[in-house]
Amino acid sequence: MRPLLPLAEAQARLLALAEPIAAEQVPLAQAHNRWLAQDLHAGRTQPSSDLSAMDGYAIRFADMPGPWTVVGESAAGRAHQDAVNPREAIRIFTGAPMPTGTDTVLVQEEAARDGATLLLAGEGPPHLARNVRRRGLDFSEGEMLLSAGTRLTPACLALAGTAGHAALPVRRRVRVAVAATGDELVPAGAPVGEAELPETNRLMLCAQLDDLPVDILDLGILPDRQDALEAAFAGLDADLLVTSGGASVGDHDLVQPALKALGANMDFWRVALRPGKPVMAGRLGRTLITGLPGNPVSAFVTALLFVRPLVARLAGAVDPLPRTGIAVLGEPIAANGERTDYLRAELRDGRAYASTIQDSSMLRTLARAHCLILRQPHAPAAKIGDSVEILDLA
Ligand SMILES: Nc1nc2c(c(=O)[nH]1)N[C@H]1C(S)=C(S)[C@@H](COP(=O)(O)OP(=O)(O)OC[C@H]3O[C@@H](n4cnc5c(N)ncnc54)[C@H](O)[C@@H]3O)O[C@H]1N2
Ligand code: MOO
Repeated sequence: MRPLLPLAEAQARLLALAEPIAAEQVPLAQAHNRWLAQDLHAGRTQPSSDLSAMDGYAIRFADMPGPWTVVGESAAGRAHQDAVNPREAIRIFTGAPMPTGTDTVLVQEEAARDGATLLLAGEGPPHLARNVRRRGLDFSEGEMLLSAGTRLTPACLALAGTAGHAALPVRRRVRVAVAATGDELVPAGAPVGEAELPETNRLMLCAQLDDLPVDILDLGILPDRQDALEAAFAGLDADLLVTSGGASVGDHDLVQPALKALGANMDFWRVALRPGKPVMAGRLGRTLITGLPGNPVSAFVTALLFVRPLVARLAGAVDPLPRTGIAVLGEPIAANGERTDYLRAELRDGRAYASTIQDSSMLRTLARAHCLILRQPHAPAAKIGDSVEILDLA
């Protein structure tokens, strides 16, 4: 058998298989969590005029320390139209346009009113343009605001809307076909016989993809029969097929033979990774394939390391691999072997504890884990207080 492929190489090879899918314009409210397909430029200047940043009085700084005569009001959406003369002031509110002739805002906490007369009742503004947001403070029309490949967070949507956009160019949603394989599997929630097991990998995978722009095509639970697998995988209308189970070397591991019989090009199979070694990737026509191992924790980890990044890349992400963080060990961990290892760990008082059995069938330890500790191949033993790389599961 070929040596196991290093994890980073497998991820790079998988991402290299992905070609960007077509772009479309979607309304702002539908663009959340998608990736910009083109650079975004400002369609307007923000603010479009000088605005007050505080509630108070618009004055001329040159008239300090007053007094002034209050001759009008400027509120957000209701600007004072006339030019203001020296020693005159305008009552002004946050977000309101600065009237012509004024340049500074005296906050109301430092002002006193006697009818139309305004007096300084504190230190007053220390410099010209105090409490004024200048036209173009945030951005000017035509400026580049977000680059292609940016994930559209809630703040990005607000920025795009403020910049005058009603819709954004994103990649169309990724069509993901999902199949579980295994004669022992019954739908989760159905009665479970002696030799049977509730099927939960599809459920878990779909939840893992929930924040990504996917449309799921559910192929259901497929039996360990090559003809049935071929029938399910033939003529798929999907960007990506994700299978779980039947990925290893046993007589009933038929996913790869079925795909090959249909003419799929398999790019890699078996990665130096624990859990998740038998993960495979390839292409069948225009459909990319990731075959995940059946063990639930292996399926979870390979979905995190392969499926999510691939979907993100198809959806236009520039940098789709999961970001790691740092944690301090609360207990020692042993030296690692030749595979990149992901250890389920709990975080308590800012320290990471991986003191659990790391068998890849065990969902309880996965459900309780706050993070996965990442151990590079041949990493030496680590002691309490050492820093380790983690993948946050929050
Ligand atoms: N001789 C060898 N045997 C195994 C090797 C190996 O290198 N040589 N690799 C082991 C590793 S590592 C893994 S991981 C597993 C993966 O095997 P498969 O992908 O073929 O997985 P299955 O046999 O189909 O299932 C494994 C296990 O997980 C349960 N399962 C499967 N699908 C689901 C599902 N959708 N929901 C819940 N549980 C599921 C299944 O019942 C099995 O218990 O192979 C090792 N063997
Ligand atoms: O690598 Mo398998 O995924 O140990 O369980």
